[in-house]
Amino acid sequence: MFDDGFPASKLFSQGYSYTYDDVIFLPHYIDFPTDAVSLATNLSRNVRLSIPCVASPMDTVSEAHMAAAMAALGGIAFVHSNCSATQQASIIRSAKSLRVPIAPTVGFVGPDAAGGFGPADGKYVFVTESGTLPSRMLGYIAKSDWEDLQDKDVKIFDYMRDCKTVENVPWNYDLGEIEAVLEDRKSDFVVLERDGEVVNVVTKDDLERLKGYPKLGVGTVGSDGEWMVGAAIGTRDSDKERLKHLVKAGVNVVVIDSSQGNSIYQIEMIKYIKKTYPELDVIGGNVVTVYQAENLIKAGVDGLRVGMGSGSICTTQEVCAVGRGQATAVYKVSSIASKYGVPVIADGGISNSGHIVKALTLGASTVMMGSFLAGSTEAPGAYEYQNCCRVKKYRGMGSLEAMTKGSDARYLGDTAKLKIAQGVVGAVADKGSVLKFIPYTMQAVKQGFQDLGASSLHSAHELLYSSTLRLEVRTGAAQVEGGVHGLVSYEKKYF
Ligand SMILES: NC(=O)C1=CN([C@@H]2O[C@H](COP(=O)(O)OP(=O)(O)OC[C@H]3O[C@@H](n4cnc5c(N)ncnc54)[C@H](O)[C@@H]3O)[C@@H](O)[C@H]2O)C=CC1
Ligand SMILES: O=c1[nH]c(=O)c2[nH+]cn([C@@H]3O[C@H](COP(=O)(O)O)[C@@H](O)[C@H]3O)c2[nH]1
Ligand SMILES: [K+]
Repeated sequence: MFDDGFPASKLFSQGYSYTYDDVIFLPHYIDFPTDAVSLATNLSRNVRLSIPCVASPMDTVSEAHMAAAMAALGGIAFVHSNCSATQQASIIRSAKSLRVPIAPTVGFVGPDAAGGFGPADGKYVFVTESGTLPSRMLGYIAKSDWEDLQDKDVKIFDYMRDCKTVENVPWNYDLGEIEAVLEDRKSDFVVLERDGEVVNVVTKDDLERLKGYPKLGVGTVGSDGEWMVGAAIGTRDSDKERLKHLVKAGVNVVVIDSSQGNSIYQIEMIKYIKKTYPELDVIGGNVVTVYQAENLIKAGVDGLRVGMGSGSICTTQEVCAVGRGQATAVYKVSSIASKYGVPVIADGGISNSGHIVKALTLGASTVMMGSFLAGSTEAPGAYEYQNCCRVKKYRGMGSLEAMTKGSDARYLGDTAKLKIAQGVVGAVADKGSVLKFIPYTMQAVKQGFQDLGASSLHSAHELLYSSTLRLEVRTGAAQVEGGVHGLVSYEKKYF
């Protein structure tokens, strides 16, 4: 057989740091249809997913709605730790209570709120004790109540409708049951309740929208029958106390969130967690080298998170001069981790389905995404307008703004006085619901796998390690050629 292309072992040992766009796979042989491709995988030794998608532990990405939606899709999210331990635990509980993973399209206010409807409030505003969810419900107003109101300064509490007339149903009703209730009671919305608190409000319009999305596959459900939810923790002593709250809230897996995971602090934390909570999977990181990975594997991690400076909001490589091109990092770490049966998460730098195919084929078991998910309906925060473009805020957890909010104890070593940012604050375009664009993205990934002749992640990894998979580095001109070029105008529409 003629030698054509390079095996990964040869391509990644030439002294260059490559990223996804630098490399291209040579197609192989197709003997199965796209629908025969399975993307089921392991997040960590004991957590199984039906799709290889993971949401980053960032405060503009992963809170309750993202966690419920990702689990409903068969992936998982890690709830960020840029808040108090009790708040983080409460986000985990909320996520587990969102059996129907719809982000509410109505507004919520506290009993002291004046005024009526904001741009994001939809058709109703609900008054709850805390002004948010989950909380005890006090009443609600419809948009027409507000429009008919003479004195617009009056408190909502003083003219709201009584909640006794509201349709409450148990939190674990499924879509069919909710639809039946709406039909039966001729109601425009139902309130889902758990332990006396409202956990979500689903309107008829929400239900119709959800029915238009691709059908959900196998969700990520734990042994308690609830969504699996991950969470981030740090390596300070206080994180041991934080973890206690998270475990009580039912967290299913934790990631130790650090840019440079190969430290005495992390190794001690891994050992502590494995000893204290032997049933809990622990993901270590971040790492980009074989040496770093081996140290964390020896300490007992159940998964590794790979990527340093590759994230869209990251400035670590500029500020600290350390890191690695993400394709090289994923290949190198996966090569060693696979020998120990430790799954790898390729973290950061994913901006299209091709990057996902590349990360998985180079040895990763899942991809972790920040910017890819940040502009979605399920991401925390409200939409804003920038130059007529609907956007949501997206920021690095090492940006000055995020550090000032919560994580600055980590940045100011206990005695240090100077704060250095390793990330930026920005915005990403509205992408709609993850419940819609993730299934389409997975279909594109399956097509990539089919072209490679890989019917599963396992078979992709076999092609990789047997050197059957061949790849090449793309020159600058080849990268231009691989993109859209030479057109006066065009619109990029994927589905
Ligand atoms: N993936 C990436 O490339 C990067 C990610 N980030 C994100 O930013 C956030 C913060 O990351 P890091 O700055 O790496 O957080 P970190 O908590 O690992 O480190 C912050 C500082 O605290 C020190 N430290 C940690 N535990 C300690 C202990 N027990 N005693 C004394 N000192 C201790 C560390 O050595 C470091 O100097 C994370 O969310 C991370 O994911 C930040 C930079 C790069
Ligand atoms: O250098 C950094 N400074 C930061 O402030 C920061 N915040 C997050 N991260 C990392 O970026 C990943 C998300 O990257 P993407 O937006 O490319 O998916 C995340 O999953 C993190 O690994 C940071 N890196
Ligand atoms: K970067």
